[in-house]
Amino acid sequence: MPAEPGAHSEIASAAERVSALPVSNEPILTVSGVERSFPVGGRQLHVLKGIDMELRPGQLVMLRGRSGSGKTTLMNMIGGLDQPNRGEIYFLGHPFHLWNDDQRTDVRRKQIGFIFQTYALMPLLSAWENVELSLRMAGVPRSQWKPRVQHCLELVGLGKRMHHRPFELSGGEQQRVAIAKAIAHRPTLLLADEPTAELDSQMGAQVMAVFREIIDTERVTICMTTHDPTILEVADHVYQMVDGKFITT
Ligand SMILES: Nc1ncnc2c1ncn2[C@@H]1O[C@H](COP(=O)(O)OP(=O)(O)OP(=O)(O)O)[C@@H](O)[C@H]1O
Repeated sequence: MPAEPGAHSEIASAAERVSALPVSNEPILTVSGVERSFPVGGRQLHVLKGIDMELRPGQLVMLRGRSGSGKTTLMNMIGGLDQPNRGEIYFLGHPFHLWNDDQRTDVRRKQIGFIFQTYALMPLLSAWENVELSLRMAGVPRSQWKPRVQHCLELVGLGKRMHHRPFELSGGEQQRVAIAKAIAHRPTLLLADEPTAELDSQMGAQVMAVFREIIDTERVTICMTTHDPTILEVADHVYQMVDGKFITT
């Protein structure tokens, strides 16, 4: 069926994004045999003890586990912020376990978005300016900022709060600004560490609804950590971590 007039730019931008993705349902991330230990008090603390996992396009995957089980350590590896002592991590075919900081940072800036428990917004900047900042950091041409910022803030339901600063927004609204900021540069993968931990259950549910929406419309894959059993229900896949390993439940 021919595309409707006016739909062209939407299609073109989707096509651009898809060209960076594998055409099939092949994993965008593969983690094999990953181990990580840290020197503590003259001894090695073994935090990750042989992790195997994968993320496929369009999935919402959750890591669940007690405090200290190693979830954040693993997220740092997936996001290219840290490297394993042993094992392999391939993100979109890039060997993160072999690459140096600069190589990983380059891929991370373009292809990965991060969301944190405490929102990590710039307090003196408005919602609009916070999202714009992320486009500037990712090197997106200035001419694309306005439509993209507007689109992302509308997508997370903040079309009427675009010029509010963080202190003028509720916790749930701040987290939605953080989501708009994290997806603005069209990453392939969104990593979220306890994104609902500071929110009441209603606001947490809103954030999860936004996650589902952006998976469909922005074709992103989301990997998040959570302690909240009610939120696990919306996951496509849950990895349960106990003491640095995944267990099957
Ligand atoms: N850089 C480091 N140096 C030493 N120990 C570390 C380092 N990073 C993490 N650890 C230790 O590794 C263990 C796992 O930490 P991690 O933050 O990955 O757990 P978590 O499952 O994310 O916990 P939480 O749910 O509380 O965030 C902890 O015992 C922590 O103290």
